[in-house]
Amino acid sequence: MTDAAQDTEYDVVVIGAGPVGENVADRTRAAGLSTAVVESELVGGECSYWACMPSKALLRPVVARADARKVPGLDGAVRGPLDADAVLAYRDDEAAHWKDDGQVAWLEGIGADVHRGRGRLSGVRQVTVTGPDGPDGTEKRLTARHAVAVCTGSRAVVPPLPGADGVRPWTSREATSAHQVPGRLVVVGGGVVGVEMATAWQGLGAQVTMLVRGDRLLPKMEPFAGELVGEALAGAGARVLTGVSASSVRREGENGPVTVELDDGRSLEADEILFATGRAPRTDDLGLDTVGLEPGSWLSVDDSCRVEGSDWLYAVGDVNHRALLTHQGKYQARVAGAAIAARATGTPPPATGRWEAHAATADHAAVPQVVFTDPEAASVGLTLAEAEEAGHRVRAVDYDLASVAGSGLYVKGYRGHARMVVDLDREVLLGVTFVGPGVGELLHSATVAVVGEVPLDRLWHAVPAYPTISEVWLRLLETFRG
Ligand SMILES: Cc1cc2nc3c(=O)[nH]c(=O)nc-3n(C[C@H](O)[C@H](O)[C@H](O)COP(=O)(O)OP(=O)(O)OC[C@H]3O[C@@H](n4cnc5c(N)ncnc54)[C@H](O)[C@@H]3O)c2cc1C
Ligand SMILES: NC(=O)c1ccc[n+]([C@@H]2O[C@H](COP(=O)([O-])OP(=O)(O)OC[C@H]3O[C@@H](n4cnc5c(N)ncnc54)[C@H](O)[C@@H]3O)[C@@H](O)[C@H]2O)c1
Repeated sequence: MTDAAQDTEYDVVVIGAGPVGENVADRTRAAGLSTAVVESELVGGECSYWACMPSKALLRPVVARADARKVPGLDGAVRGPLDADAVLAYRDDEAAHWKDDGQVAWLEGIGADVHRGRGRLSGVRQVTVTGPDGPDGTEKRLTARHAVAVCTGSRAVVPPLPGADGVRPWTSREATSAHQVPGRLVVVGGGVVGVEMATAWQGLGAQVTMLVRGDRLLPKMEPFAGELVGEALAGAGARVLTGVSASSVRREGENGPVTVELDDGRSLEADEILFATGRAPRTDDLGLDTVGLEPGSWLSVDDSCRVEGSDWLYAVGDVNHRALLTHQGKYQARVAGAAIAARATGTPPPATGRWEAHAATADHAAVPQVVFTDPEAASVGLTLAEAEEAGHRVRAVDYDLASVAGSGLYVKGYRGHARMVVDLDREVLLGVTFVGPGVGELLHSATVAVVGEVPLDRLWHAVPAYPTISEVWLRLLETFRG
């Protein structure tokens, strides 16, 4: 088909129209560069249809109900079960019913050309697009005058467990798009997807059992995050088994129950099994071999998101494995799009030093994340363990969030904890973690303090309003000063 291929030249070709690809295109178009965007599924990517948006729509009613049950006078009104059908319908709305017309219109509105089909690198600055009709469909060859940005994201990993292929397991896609609440759900993995989806489906009426191979939930966060989230999951009726692994799985017939054998000799029965066991890059069928790179690998980049050793290939978002989060990928996209434009036009000159316009410095120093569970867990920067491992001279300052006036007013019997990790040599913050109801919206204050490297002596003058949960800042600073 390539003989009949249509050839088109652009300044920039973006492969993958998830949130990250869309934002690269936005920046290159804003700089006046002609831009093509290639998408093989839905414009908007994983985040819009099978990740952030549908998962948060499932969680919001569950977490709001958990909070409301702790508000005197309101608790009696929210004793009953959630209306699962209404929650699933709300989720469908938030996932735009898996239709991308709105996002296609947005991309066209900024002047980018959208090419439907699978994009593959076919040499230096060359991308071949196989049309949506399948591998034998039409092919187009796109040439990029300046840059190709790979923004193809990541997919869920299902571990090579005996029987796993035959049980039609859920991954994050099914866990965010299912149209029925399973009676019993086993969740394998205690990371972010595991705890969020366990919280959502337990809240919607499933009996959830989590299988966690390590000794705690949320192992990448401060230890108290996993402890408090695990305690609330157990309080909601979920079973959290730590220090266990599934050793094999099988399903009875087409639609019968799933049996999970554990490595400690026990076995469990469930209606569905979710593997929330991490991500792999979507680079296996991307033509990386045509440009000397390893198919199936994460793409290593410099701080401008340019692939190491290349002067034209960029990898932005999940696919570069720097921080698998939408907001961080979109930040990288703003940086990379501006860097592509600066290198193409020479104006302004590329600036890739720490915290400069064309360097995604925050990826190393200040990645914020909110886990939308009951309670929420929110963190930015380094944990105490990470700071110590990096060789900083640090002190962890802890405060019980239940002792803040605003917390007690937020919900009765508030349970939560805050920690700031102080760099003792410079007296600035390296990291902050809050766990508790309603703390997600507190996180940006911490991000500003960490990115701004605000001296603690100056932070002392940032007075939190009374009586808000933000008063924890004052308590943490008082604790530090003794
Ligand atoms: C269940 C779940 C919940 C999450 N919740 C949050 C959250 O609350 N907050 C948050 O910040 N992050 C969250 N994340 C992470 C977030 O979804 C990702 O970090 C984000 O989607 C990455 O964006 P991306 O554009 O790099 O990749 P993606 O969103 O994966 O988009 C990549 C796009 O590239 C397309 N593509 C792939 N290969 C090709 C090809 N060869 N040719 C053409 N197109 C191609 C894909 O079809 C897709 O549209 C969540 C993830 C999961 C799994
Ligand atoms: N609210 C949010 O910001 C949000 C929500 C969901 C996902 N995400 C992002 O999506 C990415 C993927 O999330 P995830 O939870 O899939 O990955 P993860 O890496 O956070 O957690 C995966 C967990 O599965 C465990 N695991 C791996 N293989 C296993 C096996 N064979 N058996 C048992 N356990 C196993 C790991 O030890 C790990 O704890 C994360 O980087 C996360 O940041 C973000």
